[in-house]
Amino acid sequence: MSKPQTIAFIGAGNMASAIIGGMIENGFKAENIWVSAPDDSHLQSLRKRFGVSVTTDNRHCAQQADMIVLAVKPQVMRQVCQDIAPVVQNTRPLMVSIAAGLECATLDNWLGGGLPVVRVMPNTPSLVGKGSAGLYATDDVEQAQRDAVSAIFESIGVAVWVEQEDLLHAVTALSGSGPAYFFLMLEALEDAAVANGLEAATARKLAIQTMAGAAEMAGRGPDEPAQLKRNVMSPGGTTEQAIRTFEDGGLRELVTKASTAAYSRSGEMARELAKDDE
Ligand SMILES: NC(=O)C1=CN([C@@H]2O[C@H](COP(=O)(O)OP(=O)(O)OC[C@H]3O[C@@H](n4cnc5c(N)ncnc54)[C@H](OP(=O)(O)O)[C@@H]3O)[C@@H](O)[C@H]2O)C=CC1
Ligand SMILES: O=C(O)[C@@H]1CCC=N1
Repeated sequence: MSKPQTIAFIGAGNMASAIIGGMIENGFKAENIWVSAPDDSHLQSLRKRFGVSVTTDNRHCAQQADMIVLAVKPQVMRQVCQDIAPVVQNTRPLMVSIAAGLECATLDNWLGGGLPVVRVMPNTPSLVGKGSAGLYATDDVEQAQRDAVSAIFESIGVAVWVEQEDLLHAVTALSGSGPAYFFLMLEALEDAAVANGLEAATARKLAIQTMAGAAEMAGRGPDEPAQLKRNVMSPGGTTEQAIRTFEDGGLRELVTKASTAAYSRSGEMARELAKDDE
């Protein structure tokens, strides 16, 4: 299975739309994609936008596929898995979960046991082909199945396998939640620029391009971020004042605290969901 024949998405929200949109933009065929969710109006808008097949019946959706992407909130995952378990125990597809903090063992148990499971922590920039995903596979997953999942997530950004499931908590705190951190930074920079007299539209345009340009430079290397930062800081100049203000205000500690809060919440969710399984 280097490329699955048919992929079923259960859940049609932000992440499913982002992944499907990215896949289609990158050459995956809409006719090979099925999507299910309770609200038919959400499904119809996905069908119109991407040309995928849709159904409100999760079992019907699951029946179609040799790879099933579970893209519902962790809190409804148990009910969804138990609903499709009779189907997947028969068809034995590769199960791919993108739910935050839900461990493979818990998921497999809800699905009736013995299925190959891949856990992915993607992020919303997948919609524009700039996603970052961390992936973990259980021992039952064959190399060809890993390759098939890599192909999807590499078509919409970068995909990195981790060899210990626990590391997905760290991935969640970095790239899963990360886009929101940068959107917050954009909002703050834009507000500050407006306070300094720029028009909002101008401030947004410059802030976005500054963020994108800085990311591009950091990605290309070879200079470390610290050196790139020093290159902007002319002695006695403006940047020095701003960076000193960030450092004195405890920005690094705050970033560590915020990331640790996301990391801890991911672990806590895993424990809550596993407990729910007892
Ligand atoms: N948002 C993000 O940045 C990220 C999210 N994730 C994970 O992705 C998963 C989905 O999150 P997100 O897309 O943001 O959530 P959304 O709320 O946007 O989407 C959830 C989807 O699940 C559907 N749904 C609800 N109940 C059922 C059901 N019983 N059967 C089938 N579908 C159902 C909803 O249906 P309807 O459309 O009818 O309301 C909706 O389409 C979560 O597990 C989250 O942890 C992972 C990484 C990043
Ligand atoms: O906030 C959340 O729980 C999900 C997981 C990572 C991004 N959004």
